[in-house]
Amino acid sequence: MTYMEIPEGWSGGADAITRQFKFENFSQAWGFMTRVALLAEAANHHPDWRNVWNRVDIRLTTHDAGGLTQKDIDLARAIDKLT
Ligand SMILES: C[C@H](O)[C@H](O)[C@H]1CNC2=NC(N)=NC(=O)C2=N1
Repeated sequence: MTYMEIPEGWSGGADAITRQFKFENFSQAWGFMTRVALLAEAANHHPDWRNVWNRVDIRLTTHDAGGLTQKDIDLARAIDKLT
């Protein structure tokens, strides 16, 4: 496993990285999820995620590789640019 720098604000390690996002309300959270979904489709790399009202918990891992890859790091950075 080559060393991959975990982006600021994300937690985790070789298996996956996670981050919690909080918004004003559900509508804001849902708008964020819509934009993440478009990024994910464009990258063909999709999050494991959960939404409860104004909170979105995102876990990134590469299922095909059984762990963390650069695709996860790249998607995390792209997601952070949305906030
Ligand atoms: C065939 C395979 O499902 C696709 O190549 C993509 C879809 N989105 C994906 N998303 C994630 N997180 N990991 C994958 O391995 C993955 N594979």
